[in-house]
Parts: sequence; structure tokens; C-alpha cells
Amino acid sequence: MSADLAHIRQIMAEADCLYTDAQVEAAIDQVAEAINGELAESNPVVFCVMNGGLIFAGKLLPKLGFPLELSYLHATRYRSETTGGELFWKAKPEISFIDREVLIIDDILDEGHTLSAIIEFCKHAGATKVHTAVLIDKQHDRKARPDLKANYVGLPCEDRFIFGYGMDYKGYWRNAAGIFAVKGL
Ligand SMILES: O=P(O)(O)OC[C@H]1O[C@H](OP(=O)(O)OP(=O)(O)O)[C@H](O)[C@@H]1O
Ligand code: HPA
Repeated sequence: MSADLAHIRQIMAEADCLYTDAQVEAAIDQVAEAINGELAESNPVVFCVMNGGLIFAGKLLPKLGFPLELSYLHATRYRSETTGGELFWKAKPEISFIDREVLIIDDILDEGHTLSAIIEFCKHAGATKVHTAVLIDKQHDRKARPDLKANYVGLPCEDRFIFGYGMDYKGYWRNAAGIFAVKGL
């Protein structure tokens, strides 16, 4: 079914801006600094988690000043909805990372089922260590595991449905330059 563009435009018009473009850029700078300080000798394989991780990865990677290999994977469980369902692997990693350190880059750690499954997959597939970087860590007590944390976090956010910087509302507004919360959600 095609999207109702009037509704999509209204979502943006009514949204609350949680972080401006400048605030997100500053957070990405800090994540890059931390990763440069810790992974410079790791020779990692970096996986961008499609689709949401695309913008964060695209902004972060040029700020990393050490050798790495880049690939992608695609696991999804929201599929244009605002609540998550079963995790579906659209594309598993193709590049070999046996006996390598891995860095996973995604837009958001929400309930964490996605990141948790990706971490397990990488460990089972032979990664020596799995590092994770997310732009946003949503604050609530519904994490898949209570101890689930990303190694690198750009910004915390309140427990609302958000979009922008890779995150979508019904497939739209991944391109929004800032982090926005949907009115009423
Ligand atoms: O922590 P969780 O509750 O598991 O949610 C986080 C995941 O959900 C989103 O992906 P989505 O399923 O929307 O796929 P997409 O990026 O292709 O839209 C987001 O990009 C994360 O990968
Ligand atoms: O709040 C969210 N917004 C967009 N995508 C998401 N995937 C998990 N949580 C979210």
C-alpha cells in the first residue's frame, strides 16, 4: 500500500526535536574519538546494520583513522511499524570474519533484540570479539537482556518512537537532519 504523504508530512510538522543536527554531529565526533582510542590496532571488520545504520555509519567511518574492512548486514524486526516483531535476516554477512574483531554499527538500541541476535551470530560465526556502536540508546526497562549495553553510544533518548538520522517512521524520514519524536508516541 502506498504511504499517505500528507500524513508523513504532518508527522514531521508535529514532531518534537530531541536533538538538533549539530548535537548529533557532536555526539558522532565523540563516538569516533572513543573508537579511535580503543580499536586502532584491532583491524576490525565493520558491519553497518541496514537500513537504519546507514547514516550513522556513513558519518562515523570517515572519522575513524585506522585500517578496517567494511561490509553490511540487514536484520529487521520493525518493517515500517512502530513496534518490533520477530527478527528477520534479509542479508547475513558475506565477508569472512573468522578470528577477527567485529564492530557493529546501528542507529538505535531499543529493546535490543536486533543487536543481541547480531552479536550472537557474529560470535558463533567465529569473531574473536564483537564491539557495538549505536547512535541512540533508548531509555526504558524492556531491554532483551537487562545487562545489554552497546560499547559506544552517541546519545540517550526518552522512551518515545523517534526518527531521523537513519531511523524511519513508516519507511520515511530516515533523511531527517536531527532526532525527532513522533507526537503522541
Ligand atoms: O533494539 P530493537 O528493538 O531490536 O530495535 C532496533 C532495530 O530496529 C531498527 O531496525 P528495523 O527493524 O526497523 O529495520 P530497518 O533498519 O531496516 O528499518 C533499528 O535500525 C535497529 O536495527
Ligand atoms: O524509535 C524507533 N524509531 C525508529 N526505528 C526504531 N527501531 C527501533 N526503535 C525505533
